[in-house]
Amino acid sequence: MLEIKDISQCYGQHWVLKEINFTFTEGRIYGIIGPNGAGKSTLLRVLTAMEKPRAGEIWWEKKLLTQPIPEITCMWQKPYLFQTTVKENLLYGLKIRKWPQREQNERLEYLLDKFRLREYKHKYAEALSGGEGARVALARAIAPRPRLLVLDEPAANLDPGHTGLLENILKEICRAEGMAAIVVTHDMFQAKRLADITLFLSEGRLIEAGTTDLLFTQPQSEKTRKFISGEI
Ligand SMILES: Nc1ncnc2c1ncn2[C@@H]1O[C@H](COP(=O)(O)OP(=O)(O)OP(=O)(O)O)[C@@H](O)[C@H]1O
Repeated sequence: MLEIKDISQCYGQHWVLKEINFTFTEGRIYGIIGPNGAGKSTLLRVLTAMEKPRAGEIWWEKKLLTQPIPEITCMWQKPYLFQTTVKENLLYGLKIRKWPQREQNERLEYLLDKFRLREYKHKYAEALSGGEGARVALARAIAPRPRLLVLDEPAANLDPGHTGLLENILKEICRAEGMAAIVVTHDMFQAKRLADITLFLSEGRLIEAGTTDLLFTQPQSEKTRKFISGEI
């Protein structure tokens, strides 16, 4: 579905991504782990075409990806919400994609229930707590049924209960709607709970990628082993 070929990125003299190759396929959840500054967020910006890489190519279903596309939606580390109500935030992506009114309403009702947001429906985004805002941002990203959802530390503002809610919804929607998800996380337990495949990035390189169980139990690289055991 999404293929990244020999991607490198450089800021000034600093190479933050180095010759990364990987193919993401439909319906799967991918976890990206790695130390601070490894290049995880940069990789997300590049693979969604928010940022042009210095070298390499991104392919989306046999087409070169040069700008963001509606099939891919994102939730960034500091989620941005429109300064309007929760309802309007959730409907925004459906309106610009010209969904029929009845389907917009059905999707809105589904999301309000799923994300336990019904009581906030008419509340303004600026009046929400960090965790409520994160739920709205995630619901808004999922609303238009993207083919691929990209999440940078989605649980950073969530308590354990809402983190579990988010993980369950993600798994359920990936299964039910065939959506793929790429999740950057610092929480190794979350990577284990969520991801089918985990990628380990360090100093801009993709050190290792594999099924989550195997990567955590039998890492191929010493760097991965040290990182997941908390030694670096
Ligand atoms: N716009 C930018 N201009 C210059 N340097 C940048 C820019 N964005 C990121 N960097 C640098 O690129 C490197 C990788 O940053 P990035 O945010 O991708 O890492 P990360 O793995 O997501 O880190 P963290 O886990 O701390 O969020 C860092 O050294 C960072 O300082």
